[in-house]
Amino acid sequence: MKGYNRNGRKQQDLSEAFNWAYDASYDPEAVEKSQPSISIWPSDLPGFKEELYTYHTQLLQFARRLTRIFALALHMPEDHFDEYVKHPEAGMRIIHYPQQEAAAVDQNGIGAHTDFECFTMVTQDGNDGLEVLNKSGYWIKAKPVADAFVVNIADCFMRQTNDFFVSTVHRVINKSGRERYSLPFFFGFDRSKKLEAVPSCVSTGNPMKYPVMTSGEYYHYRATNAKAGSS
Ligand SMILES: O=C(O)CCC(=O)C(=O)O
Ligand SMILES: [Fe+2]
Repeated sequence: MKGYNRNGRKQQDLSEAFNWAYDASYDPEAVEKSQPSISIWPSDLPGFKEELYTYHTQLLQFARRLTRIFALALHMPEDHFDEYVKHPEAGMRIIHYPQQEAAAVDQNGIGAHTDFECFTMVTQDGNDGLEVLNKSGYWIKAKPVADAFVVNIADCFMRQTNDFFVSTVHRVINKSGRERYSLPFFFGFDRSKKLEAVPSCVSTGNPMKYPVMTSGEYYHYRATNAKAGSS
């Protein structure tokens, strides 16, 4: 397990997480099953990897369906994003948040941030902690709802939709009095594909606000900034 600090606050962010990546061999719709995965798995936890990929695969298939719904919402053909999600970025984490004693100005479970990819589906346990920033600048609790996910728009989708979809700024502060666990699933486009504007989101009066780059270049840029403590 690995503790980390995303945003260089005064004290370490309290959470610890196990992270893993997309693995084509667990993707029923993979075009190229033999592509290697970058994840590192513990060798002494029988069934751990298989259990987690069982859930990951369900979310992967659901996320592909959601991108079709997003395409329709953008007045594009249903299959507009299909080419982008054949070999998606689909990392996942299990996060553990101890109960926090310090004030939110000094410490968070995870500090305020936006996610890098297109959208994130968060499975939460029954404990409060996740908060989202609304347009008026107030933190709103995203209270756990049984059998439901929180879906947060992330930065690649904001870029590609020219700010029509806006990334959700969010943070976690666990003052629930209990330990909290969550499983975010980060769904993004194929690293080799360009983040070009969705045609329905640009016009002569509303030109593309962002320079075009591939998803891979964008993930690299964000990950480098996060390591430097500026994200
Ligand atoms: O634990 C949560 O509810 C959210 C986690 C999160 O925002 C992240 O890992 O990026
Ligand atoms: Fe997040």
